[in-house]
Amino acid sequence: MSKIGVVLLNMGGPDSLSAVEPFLYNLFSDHDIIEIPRLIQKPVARLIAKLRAEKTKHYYEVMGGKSPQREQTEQQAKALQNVLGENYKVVVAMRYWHPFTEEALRELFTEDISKIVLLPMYPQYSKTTTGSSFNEFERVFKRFPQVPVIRIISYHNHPAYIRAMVENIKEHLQSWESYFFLFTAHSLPVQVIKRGDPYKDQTEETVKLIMEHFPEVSYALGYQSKIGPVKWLEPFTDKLIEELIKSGVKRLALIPVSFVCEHSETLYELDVQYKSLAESLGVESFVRIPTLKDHPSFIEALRQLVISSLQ
Ligand SMILES: C=CC1=C(C)c2cc3[nH]c(cc4nc(cc5[nH]c(cc1n2)c(C)c5CCC(=O)O)C(CCC(=O)O)=C4C)c(C)c3C=C
Ligand SMILES: [Fe+2]
Ligand SMILES: [Fe+2]
Repeated sequence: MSKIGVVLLNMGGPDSLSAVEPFLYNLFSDHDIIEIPRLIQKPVARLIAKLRAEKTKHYYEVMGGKSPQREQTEQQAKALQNVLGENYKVVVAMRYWHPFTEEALRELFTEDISKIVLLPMYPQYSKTTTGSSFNEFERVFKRFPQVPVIRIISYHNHPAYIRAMVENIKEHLQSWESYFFLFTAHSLPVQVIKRGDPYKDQTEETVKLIMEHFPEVSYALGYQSKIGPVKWLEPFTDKLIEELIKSGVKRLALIPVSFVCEHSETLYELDVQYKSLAESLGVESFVRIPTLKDHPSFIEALRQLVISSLQ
């Protein structure tokens, strides 16, 4: 009997320190994430990857030598496979490191597949993340049997996703009423937003919907992980941490909002850099809420997204 293929799309991360530079090369070669004139994109990518590799390697050294993203995305795939059952086949396709889209599709087509659902591990749509993964899928898919493809574009306001975020916060924060909630999302060059990317609006909507469940709590949204010289979305999360603590906030909960598993941006920037910043400024309690990973309520949200995309 034929099956429905579900492809989880994510960024991917280096699986060893020697993979850092080629991973960065793949990332900077992507015109959807960084618009370098096409003719020179690859040589420039090689150069920036070389220049950045040492700094990035340091993040991964601190995290034990590799990104946990593959393992955690594969756990999400396994959990989703369990709840969807045997009429489905769930695989993982990463944009910049293994398993690449080609590997994912090869695995998928070891079975009789009648339809494919693309499910980004990015709740908020950006052309730099989901858009880039869709484009890569298109290029690679040409070489495979042409079955219908359904794209789940975003789920930033899906009630089951919001419920999972709310439950996850409550599970990791005792007496949440006494905390200031600081949401942190990946930043993006302002130019990308000006050209119509919905990422900022969708991120703000996610935060607003979560906060409807915490009516008494004060909160803010910051952006992290800017790189390079151009202007990126602000306020920056580290500046907000500084301002909040200096203005008297004593208990701070840091909540990653654009990531659904752990990686360098959460494990290094949040847990090492921002935590030590908050502590040096005298914070009383600093709690970083873990990402959703294979939280049963998040897997239920993914299940609902797949089922409703087929109706
Ligand atoms: C070059 C510009 C970049 C844009 C634009 C960008 C957007 C963007 N990224 C994520 C999520 C992740 N990015 C990660 C790593 C990472 N991203 C960039 C560059 C851009 N990202 C670089 C150079 C790197 C490598 C690390 C570094 O050198 O800083 C990761 C971590 C991967 C892992 O460790 O597994 C994630 C996750 C989002 C959500 C986003 C736009 C919305
Ligand atoms: Fe990034
Ligand atoms: Fe980043």
